[in-house]
Amino acid sequence: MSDSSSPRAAVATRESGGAALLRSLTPLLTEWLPRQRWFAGKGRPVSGFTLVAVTELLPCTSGAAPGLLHLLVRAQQPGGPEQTHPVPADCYQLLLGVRPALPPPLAGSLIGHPVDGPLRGRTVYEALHDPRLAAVLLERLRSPGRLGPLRFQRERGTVIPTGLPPRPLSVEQSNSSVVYGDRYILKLFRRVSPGVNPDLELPLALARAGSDRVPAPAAWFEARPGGEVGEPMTLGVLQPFLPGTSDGWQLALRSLAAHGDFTGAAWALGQAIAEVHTTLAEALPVTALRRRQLEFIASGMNERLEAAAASVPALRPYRGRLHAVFNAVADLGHSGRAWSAQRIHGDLHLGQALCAGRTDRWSIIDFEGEPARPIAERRRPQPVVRDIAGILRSFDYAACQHARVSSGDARWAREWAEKNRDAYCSGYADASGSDPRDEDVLLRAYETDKAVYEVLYEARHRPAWLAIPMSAIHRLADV
Ligand SMILES: Nc1ncnc2c1ncn2[C@@H]1O[C@H](COP(=O)(O)OP(=O)(O)O)[C@@H](O)[C@H]1O
Ligand SMILES: O=P(O)(O)O[C@H]1O[C@H](CO)[C@@H](O[C@H]2O[C@H](CO)[C@@H](O)[C@H](O)[C@H]2O)[C@H](O)[C@H]1O
Repeated sequence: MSDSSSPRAAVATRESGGAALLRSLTPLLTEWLPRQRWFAGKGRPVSGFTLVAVTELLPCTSGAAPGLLHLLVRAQQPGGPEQTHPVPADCYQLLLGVRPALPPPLAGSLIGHPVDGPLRGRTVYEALHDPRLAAVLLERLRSPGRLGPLRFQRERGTVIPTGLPPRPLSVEQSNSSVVYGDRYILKLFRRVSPGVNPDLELPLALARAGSDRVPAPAAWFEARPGGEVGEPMTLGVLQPFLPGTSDGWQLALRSLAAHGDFTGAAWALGQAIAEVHTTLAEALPVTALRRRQLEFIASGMNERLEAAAASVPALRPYRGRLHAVFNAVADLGHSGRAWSAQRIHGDLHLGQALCAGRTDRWSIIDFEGEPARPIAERRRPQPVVRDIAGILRSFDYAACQHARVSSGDARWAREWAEKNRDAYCSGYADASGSDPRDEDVLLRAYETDKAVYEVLYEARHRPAWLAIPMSAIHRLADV
């Protein structure tokens, strides 16, 4: 692909064209965006948009051939946190197809019909559902180069075949993914911000260090809407697709339903996570956590608890005891010992571990961290115990979920969780040389912090599941 600074079509490149385009799309997007699973600003209406960048990946002519627009837009949502803290509105990546009319298989992908502006009379739709348009993205990624504010890069030595048929992934996601011929998967980040996304940075660092625990990024693209100044926004990462895999969550539920033994898999998962941590510590900076940093961690946990309790009344009776669990982390600072922090996964749960057939060989995905947190925060070194706690919570989740649907099995499911939590920690200790159970204060605090996060997550997204993290809160608060 050549460096393209010459205008391709009026829609995308002229300042006035961009403004008119956005004006005409605004009524459509205002209605469509909040309905998307990946829209992060749920519960607050969208009042309008500002344009960050628009790029024509395929020209939107008046002919029958589909056009492809890449948009970065900020969604204005009055009444949000920006009222008290002046933070910029969330920026979203949109890929819009443009055709005269939609063929029947694309009917469900309709966004709408602009009534004025450069696309007047045309049909605008979700481009990722259109194989012809999804194929364009793979072609761009195959050959590095620039197009307007977009920059496409390919990992050195990687050859990506052409013509792999695309299919959008249909699982519920925080982002959107397209699978190409079961060979590659392209993850497109939806809410984007300046700074390298850890879901590119960490798998790339691991793969370059020789780790085979992650699908190695083959190509990626980013935007520099402000030109060469400022940090790039990572927009998408292409990685090898691991065919025929199941994730740890599905496998854990299957094991529970079959009254099976999962301890071998849990042990191997502990080993896999330890290996990932060891490689990350070798490849990226490790810092010391002293008194001030431990206090900072504790105050972050306390603040998240207060914010969650403000939204979820069920948490309020536990506040005092949970604050005590977090304050114990600050107290560690008086011991004179230093703990260490390094880059970690940051949002680890059983759904982020994949294996094909053999449950002793795990691959780890989705290093994005908690998508709701700012990128700079997600890129900070943290104690590895945070990742350990994430998986421990997941074993508890699987057992509780199983007990919900097979109520006679509650006791057995609890024992299943205990055995697997232990096996997982033993596997981690075996591979890393340090047993996470020895860090009981930090481990309990991170498990509690995660349970608080889950309470908020379930209250917002799956109220029927709220009892699962609430039972952990009850246990961890030691009531
Ligand atoms: N390399 C891969 N190979 C096979 N399946 C994958 C791969 N990466 C992701 N997936 C599938 O896609 C789903 C969503 O990926 P993930 O990175 O977790 O996206 P999100 O952050 O949007 O939730 C995963 O749960 C998994 O089923
Ligand atoms: O989709 P993400 O990977 O960003 O994670 C979010 O959704 C997860 C649910 O899909 C949620 O995980 C919680 O539920 C899981 C079972 O569905 C369980 O295994 C996890 O332990 C539990 O935290 C995750 O918290 C949320 O960030």
